[in-house]
Amino acid sequence: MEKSCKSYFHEASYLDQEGQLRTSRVPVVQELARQGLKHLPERFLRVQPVHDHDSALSSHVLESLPTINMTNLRAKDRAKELAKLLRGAKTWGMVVLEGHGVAESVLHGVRDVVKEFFGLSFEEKKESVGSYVSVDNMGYGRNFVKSEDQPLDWIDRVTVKAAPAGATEGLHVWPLRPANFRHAIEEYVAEARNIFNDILEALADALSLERHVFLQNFDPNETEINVRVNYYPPCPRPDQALGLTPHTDASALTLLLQFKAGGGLQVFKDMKWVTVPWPKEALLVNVGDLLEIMSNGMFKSPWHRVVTQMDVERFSVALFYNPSLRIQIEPIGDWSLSDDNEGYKNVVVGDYLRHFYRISPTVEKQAINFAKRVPKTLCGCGNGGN
Ligand SMILES: O=C(O)CCC(=O)C(=O)O
Ligand SMILES: [Fe+2]
Repeated sequence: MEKSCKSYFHEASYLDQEGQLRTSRVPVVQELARQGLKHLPERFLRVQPVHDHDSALSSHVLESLPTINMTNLRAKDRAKELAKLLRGAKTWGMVVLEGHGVAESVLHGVRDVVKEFFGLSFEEKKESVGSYVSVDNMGYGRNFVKSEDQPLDWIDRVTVKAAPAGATEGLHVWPLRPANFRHAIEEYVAEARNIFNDILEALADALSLERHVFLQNFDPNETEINVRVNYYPPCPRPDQALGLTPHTDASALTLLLQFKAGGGLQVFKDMKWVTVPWPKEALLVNVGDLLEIMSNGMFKSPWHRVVTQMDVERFSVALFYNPSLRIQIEPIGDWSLSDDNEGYKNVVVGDYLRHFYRISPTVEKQAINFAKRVPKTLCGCGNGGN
């Protein structure tokens, strides 16, 4: 039976089409799930049934998702690992990461503080996390809300800036409860930074380019690491709602941790939604738009989404690795261009991110067009544009 309970809302701020600041009251999904709903509130309903195009990894997917062993990738003799990494970045935009070396105690710490945080009441959570007072998808609960009539995601989340050091100084935005939340996340972020750097270096090596060609954009004192903790409560109608709407990540690289194996993340591959095969102890790394741009389209930022499950709650932690906002990224040379890849131009990271957040969510991979060169045929000047 559905219990009748108090309603809880997040206040989500956004700029509307005319650039006016608006606030939408977004129901708190965790509280809806606690009430034992049988029917979803209208604002969560998708026009298309969610499972229409779903499929498990099966015959139509021609290539399997590569698994990288980080220990081997860090070893001297790593040609085999580099080849897999390259294939993953080019064809899937992601790889499974085993042998990553992050201590179980560190991962355990992350899982503990996240579960403890979401175990608090809504009021306690609100009190625990301050606000960035801006329209940038940070803080507790907001989630690419841009209008009153878009379908809402079945998710609650906390997003925090973990780097550069001092980025949130004076702002009370790290959850205060549990008391070790920040410490546990920062321990993990320190390990993740090494993984990100090693992968960026390996990707350059895999292309036989100078090893710092990507890494040079990531000054350790200025690099941004944003932490997004995603909580997907059990959903009474997984066929009618999505946990996370299809998107690419704006980042250069994203590192994903899920707390339990089993369903949830899907990637659009070979014209189908495919459930990502993600073994228990593994992490997942995916290419973001900024790295697609840096690689001049050689690496692909995957179009991905999260589906909900009926009696299963799911947690994930996404770490987004970005160069400093003031950096101008320069795509690597023209040699990677082909008929279906007209290439990318130089962009300032902050300009791209502002554009991404302004237009997201979109119904297809679109934000990255901002950084595309004008195709020669459209330019009208005969020599391409930059
Ligand atoms: O929950 C997941 O596995 C994916 C989360 C994700 O795509 C994101 O936070 O951008
Ligand atoms: Fe994502």
